[in-house]
Amino acid sequence: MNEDICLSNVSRETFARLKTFEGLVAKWTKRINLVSKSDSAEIWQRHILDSAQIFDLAPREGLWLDIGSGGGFPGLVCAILDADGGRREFALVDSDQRKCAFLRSAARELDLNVKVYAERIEELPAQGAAVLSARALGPLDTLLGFAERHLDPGGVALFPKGARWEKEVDEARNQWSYDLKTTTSLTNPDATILRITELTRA
Ligand SMILES: C[S@@+](CC[C@H](N)C(=O)[O-])C[C@H]1O[C@@H](n2cnc3c(N)ncnc32)[C@H](O)[C@@H]1O
Repeated sequence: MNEDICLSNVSRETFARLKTFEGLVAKWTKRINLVSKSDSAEIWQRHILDSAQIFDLAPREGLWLDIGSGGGFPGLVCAILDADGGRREFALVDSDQRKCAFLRSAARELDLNVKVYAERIEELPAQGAAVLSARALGPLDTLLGFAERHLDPGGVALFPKGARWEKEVDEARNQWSYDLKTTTSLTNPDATILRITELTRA
């Protein structure tokens, strides 16, 4: 993929930070599997660019809560992009202590002001977020339960989803009512980013 599509507006400093982050993921993943072995040669394409493409779908201020962040996808990548003059706050949640140690270390090294919560999302007090994101964490109807609890009214949920996204959307409609905008992924034509607003129980 042409990386200019996702990163055409970023400063040289931000691009350099993304490259530093790529190196940190490659280094730590040998010990704690931040990305699968088959993906480790393609961290830039499969994880960093894939995460970066959701950045412009989010509102420009307020708290961005990323749940099940793992190696920082998409939350830490978006925090790096926001450091280029943005006004959002970032909070990353993961139940795995070792992944949180990585997220804290990367944030320190990259000089990013992000909070990291090492706990299950089910146990985190309501956050009043403007943006909630989650990638590869669970089915849409489960994610919408987290969004109901942690998003402000007027907030936006962003969920990158794979080829089965339409089935998940249909299933979630049994329990939830929401406005949906879809954007085909730039890194995988079978995948789609769901942008959800006006969430209520059906
Ligand atoms: C499949 S990984 C995806 C990681 C990252 N979002 C990505 O796209 O590469 C799922 C992550 O969610 C975390 N996780 C699973 N259940 C969770 C929960 N209930 N609360 C917080 N984190 C959770 C796991 O520790 C893991 O790091």
